[in-house]
Amino acid sequence: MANNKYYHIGFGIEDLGKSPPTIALLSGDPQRSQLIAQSYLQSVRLLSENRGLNSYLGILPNGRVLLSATSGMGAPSLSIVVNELIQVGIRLIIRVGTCGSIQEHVPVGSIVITNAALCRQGAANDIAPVEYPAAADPFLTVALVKAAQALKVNHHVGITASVDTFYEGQERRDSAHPYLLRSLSGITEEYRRLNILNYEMECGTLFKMASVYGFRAGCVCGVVAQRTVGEEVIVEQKSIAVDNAIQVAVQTALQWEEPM
Ligand SMILES: O=P(O)(O)O[C@H]1O[C@H](CO)[C@@H](O)[C@H]1O
Ligand SMILES: O=c1cc[nH]c(=O)[nH]1
Repeated sequence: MANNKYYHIGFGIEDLGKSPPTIALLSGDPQRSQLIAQSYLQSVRLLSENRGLNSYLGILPNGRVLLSATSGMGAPSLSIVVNELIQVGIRLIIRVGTCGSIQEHVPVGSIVITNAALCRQGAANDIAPVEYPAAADPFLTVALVKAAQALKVNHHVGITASVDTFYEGQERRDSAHPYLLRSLSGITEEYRRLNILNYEMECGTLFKMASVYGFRAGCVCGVVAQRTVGEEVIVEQKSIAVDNAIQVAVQTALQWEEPM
């Protein structure tokens, strides 16, 4: 730590004011972190833009202080950011992400609330054994579902495949190199039959860190690709999916009460 600021996130406890936040919304994309801060928070303060890991401090309409932070893409980057967020006092993290659906009944524009992850991530193995469960906090997951119900957002609850790569690991052939390892060829169909809902790239490691380090974690992702139809991201519907995920996460943060 230099100047009381953590090396990667670029801020420290002293930057968080007299009522420091304990809840963070964590987006992969810095533009999403900014959008959350600008659209839903008052008295917003930019804490850092170090390495594109933008963090904003602001206040929700009920007076609760909230951090809107950026994980970057993939579990190694997320693990660094989360580690430092816990050190500055964050105790509850909602990942607000995007994902690709692998089930016909989970359309683009809807959201997936993850209750557990199939964690195929190297970074997670530095935190706990591979067999260690990657489970979301059950209370936070119920709170996310209730928020989605109240907002009438089309939502799906289930298992997410959280993997290290967007192309190879998610069985994309429209890629720099069409050859896929035999172990990955057909993996999406296998996951579909295992009732896995979607692919993304961070929540498995987040959940393992939460159970090991002792904080609450949940995940809500907007669906931006439908892998039963094609490999591409449907950019025209991305903002609907992202807005749905953000609204559900913000509402959850707003109404969150620690269970007795
Ligand atoms: O939109 P974000 O939160 O970055 O999430 C998803 O998008 C990225 C890949 O396009 C990965 O980080 C994946 O998990
Ligand atoms: O298909 C997708 C879309 C977003 N993010 C992913 O990881 N996969």
